[in-house]
Amino acid sequence: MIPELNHYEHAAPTQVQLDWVDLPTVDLSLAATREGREELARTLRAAMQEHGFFSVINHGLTPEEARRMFDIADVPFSQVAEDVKVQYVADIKGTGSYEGYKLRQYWHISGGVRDQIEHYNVNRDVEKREHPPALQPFLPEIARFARFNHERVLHALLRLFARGMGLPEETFVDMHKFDAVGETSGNYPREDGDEEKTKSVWLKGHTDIGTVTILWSQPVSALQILAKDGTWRWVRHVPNGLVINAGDALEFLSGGFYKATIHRVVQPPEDQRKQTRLGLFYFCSTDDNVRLEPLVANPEYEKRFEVAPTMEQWRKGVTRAYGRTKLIKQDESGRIEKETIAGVLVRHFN
Ligand SMILES: O=C(O)CCC(=O)C(=O)O
Ligand SMILES: [Fe+2]
Repeated sequence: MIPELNHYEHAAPTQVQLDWVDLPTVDLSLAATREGREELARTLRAAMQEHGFFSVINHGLTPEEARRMFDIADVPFSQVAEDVKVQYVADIKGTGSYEGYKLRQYWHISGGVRDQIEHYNVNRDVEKREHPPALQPFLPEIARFARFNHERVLHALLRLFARGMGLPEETFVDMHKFDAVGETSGNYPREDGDEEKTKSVWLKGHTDIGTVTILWSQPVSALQILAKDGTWRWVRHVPNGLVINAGDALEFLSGGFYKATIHRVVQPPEDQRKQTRLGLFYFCSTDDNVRLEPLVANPEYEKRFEVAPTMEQWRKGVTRAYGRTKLIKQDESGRIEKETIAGVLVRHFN
């Protein structure tokens, strides 16, 4: 018997006028035909060149189905006691993986301030680890949701990414097998909006580790992307939509054709600060054994490594280092900090 699920009520959308970015929209229902895919590949390619982000509508889940997934995403936070949570903490340093809880204050942001973000991460193979008892009844739904994200959204997008750069349609799909070993996983972060210590930047400017990030849009504004003109712009909520960006691994594989865009999370506007912010993500990586060697030569792309790391080396290296290492200031302003991970130059942006 599946127990009754508490409904997670998101905050109302903000009334504050922010410096929004209008992201191009990919209507995924058009991907059913060849002509549709050609058109979408062009849209996606232009969106990636202009913003590095785009939104997706008509992905195939109804608003009710998506809402239920947010309700399930809240279970690890609202239905699990603190003393139980610690039994399911991710061994981030030991394994280089986020699977399990990342509790608050694990990361250093800057100036001695630590993060207020709690995550619960579930591998797409939901049996890989034990889960808190409160979450166990929902594992079949979580597994179905993972497969949906993987095969219906990720694979559809990977075909467009490949087509957009003139590669055979299945090039990236073949590197992202649902049953292969890898850390593509669902991630449920939750943050509190009334925490003063975080001084407005909750998660500083970064690029994502993997190939594609699927963010299930929710109404609390906090996500910003670094625009080409160097300013931070707010990402709009897309009701029952997805917000998509490329990560480092797709940048490496595409030889910089698709850039991993820098983004960050800041304190929400005044009218949304009293409520929590619950996210729902599917972070995608290639299979662990894929070497992140560029598939096409691009002389204009500034290569960040001599020998390309494998997906496993890269994700474990970044995961272990993130928010835990001492960063070296790269420029006078202190805006950019750098470190080397798995032989790759990594920059952080304040
Ligand atoms: O919370 C968000 O909107 C974005 C979080 C993010 O960028 C990340 O977890 O990599
Ligand atoms: Fe991110």
